[in-house]
Amino acid sequence: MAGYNLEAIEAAPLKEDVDIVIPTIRSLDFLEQWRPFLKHYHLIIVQDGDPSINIRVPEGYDYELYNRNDINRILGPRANCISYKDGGCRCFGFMVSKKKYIYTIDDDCFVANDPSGKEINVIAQHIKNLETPSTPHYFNTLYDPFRDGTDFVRGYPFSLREGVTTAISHGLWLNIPDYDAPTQLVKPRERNIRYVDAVMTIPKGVLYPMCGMNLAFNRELIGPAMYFGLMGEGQPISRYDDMWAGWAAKVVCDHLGFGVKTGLPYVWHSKASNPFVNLKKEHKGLHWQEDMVPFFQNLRLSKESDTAAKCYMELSNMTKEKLTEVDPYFEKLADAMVAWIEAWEELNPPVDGKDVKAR
Ligand SMILES: O=c1ccn([C@@H]2O[C@H](COP(=O)(O)OP(=O)(O)O[C@H]3OC[C@H](O)[C@H](O)[C@H]3O)[C@@H](O)[C@H]2O)c(=O)[nH]1
Ligand SMILES: [Mn+2]
Repeated sequence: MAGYNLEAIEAAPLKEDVDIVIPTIRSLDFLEQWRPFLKHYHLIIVQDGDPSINIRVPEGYDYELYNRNDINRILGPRANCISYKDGGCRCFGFMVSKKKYIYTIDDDCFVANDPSGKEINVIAQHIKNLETPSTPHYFNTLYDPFRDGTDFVRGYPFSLREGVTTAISHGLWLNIPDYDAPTQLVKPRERNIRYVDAVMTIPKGVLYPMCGMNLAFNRELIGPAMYFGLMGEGQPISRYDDMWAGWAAKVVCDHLGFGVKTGLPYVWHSKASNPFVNLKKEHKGLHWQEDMVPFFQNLRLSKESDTAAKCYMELSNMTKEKLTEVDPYFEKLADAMVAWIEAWEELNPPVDGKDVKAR
């Protein structure tokens, strides 16, 4: 089996094919530490909050920066689909990018070290995750069979060993774990010190809680489904931006025949947000997730939905039909999902009429 060895990877793989999207309402000083790994990449900074505040971008980075005025100018009335005062605003960066791959990272995440003490090149690992197949149809007990030094185990059907194209690579975090507010409140000092040297495919038909902190994806395959919802100021819910995107994108990946991986690489998550503030922001989500998850688990997309955009439009109808009984908010969210796709297609017209179809 063709393996790969991270050592052999250049310091900035596919630098012309990757945009780094950073939502920020704080500061970009964290980029100083990332310079060895990110200096060759183009940054798309989505500045949340007061647009009159000037955010300093460290010297030497190639970037574009969008604040709320820019979002309103570019999207017009559809700008209302982009969250305000929530990290979910980052998805605007996904929309304006023209690259094949997106890597998105929070501004309180730093370079982590592996157990040998070596600094982790998150982009190199995410690119390898995205450029090697996923195995959603049958679980490989030695995890990612495409890594050096491992393979498919005995009993793994050869008919399934080709795998499927990978659309999403979900990285993890050392130090401050991505816990919800209740868990943060009861375990304020818990730190994630466990480095698990594994990359796994999330099986077809299984959902997962996607965290936007250290996340990469193939924009051409799944971009339209990576809408981080309508959260933050003026909305009844916040901090479920990445969860909504993760559930929606997983059902779309399953339907279109793409794979989702989780595990390596790790970042070092440095800031614990205030659990009391978080509880206020996410408390409706704690209730609604008991309805949202079964909604995504039970839905079936039609075969006519053969692109991520078509799947997402169908998902919008299903959201309006099935979740509005949970709360009227979901009708607003369903409309925002339509606005998102319309804006996406306006900014990203399919190349020669083709859109990426199901595999
Ligand atoms: O109003 C806001 C709040 C935050 N941001 C930016 O979003 C990034 C995450 O913010 P933060 O580090 O404060 O949140 P965490 O609790 O650590 O993150 C988790 O929950 C929220 C997100 O879904 C996040 O991805 C999760 O990991 C950071 O870059 C802030 O500057 C914002 O733009 N607007
Ligand atoms: Mn954080």
